[in-house]
Amino acid sequence: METAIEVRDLVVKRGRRTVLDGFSCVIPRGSVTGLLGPSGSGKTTLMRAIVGVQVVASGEVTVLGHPAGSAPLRRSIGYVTQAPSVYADLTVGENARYFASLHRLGAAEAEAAVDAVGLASHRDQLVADLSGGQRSRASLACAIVGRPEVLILDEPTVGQDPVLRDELWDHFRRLAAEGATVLVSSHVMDEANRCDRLLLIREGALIADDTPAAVKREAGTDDLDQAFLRLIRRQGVAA
Ligand SMILES: Nc1ncnc2c1ncn2[C@@H]1O[C@H](COP(=O)(O)OP(=O)(O)OP(=O)(O)O)[C@@H](O)[C@H]1O
Repeated sequence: METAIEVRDLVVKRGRRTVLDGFSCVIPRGSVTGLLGPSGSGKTTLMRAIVGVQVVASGEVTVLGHPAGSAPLRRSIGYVTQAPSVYADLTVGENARYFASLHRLGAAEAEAAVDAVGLASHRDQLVADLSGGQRSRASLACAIVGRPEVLILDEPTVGQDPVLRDELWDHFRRLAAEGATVLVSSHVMDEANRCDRLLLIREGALIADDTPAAVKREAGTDDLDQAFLRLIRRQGVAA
């Protein structure tokens, strides 16, 4: 297993709170890894540290062999935040073409990215006029257009209907099959089942790092929702 992302003894403080407290994990290349945990457990903070936009107190984050946030990684990482980051006064197609141009790619790649997120029929619509779910997909199109080796997606399927969610997950799986490393945070357990590996965080600490099957086995249930509740409660008792 080749490592794409390594986080070692990471400590992050935000305000007065220690959000991640000695967090370590390894994320394999060419995989889809699900990042799960209660609201406020530190998922976005971990993603920000991996992308290199989070001030860290101590520890190390290495991505594709380089320190997180370093110059060689700028074109290799795609990051989709919870708040869509696209230009509201441009159309979906113009946004995708703009982001494609940053990677020295052309209209064909931009078009393919828009198609991949199911926005082909909205290509010429201004982002300002899109629904919330469509706007997130426009943001996703701009992140995938450069074919990044590492794709960090913060709850990319929120607000999407089940058919679209399914198609987006097919797309994530396809990207991983082609060699990309995809880290996805989610609250939806049927999505967690589609990951190669799961990282479960509670209060800034890692409480599970395994395949969905192994997590279920460890918790003694076939239901991933139940498995997480059990592991979280078990850890809560032990803490
Ligand atoms: N700028 C900030 N200043 C102070 N505390 C912050 C800041 N941003 C986040 N936090 C705190 O850090 C903790 C972790 O936040 P984070 O956004 O990483 O959680 P999360 O697991 O992504 O949550 P959610 O699932 O709700 O998006 C929370 O307690 C949050 O209140």
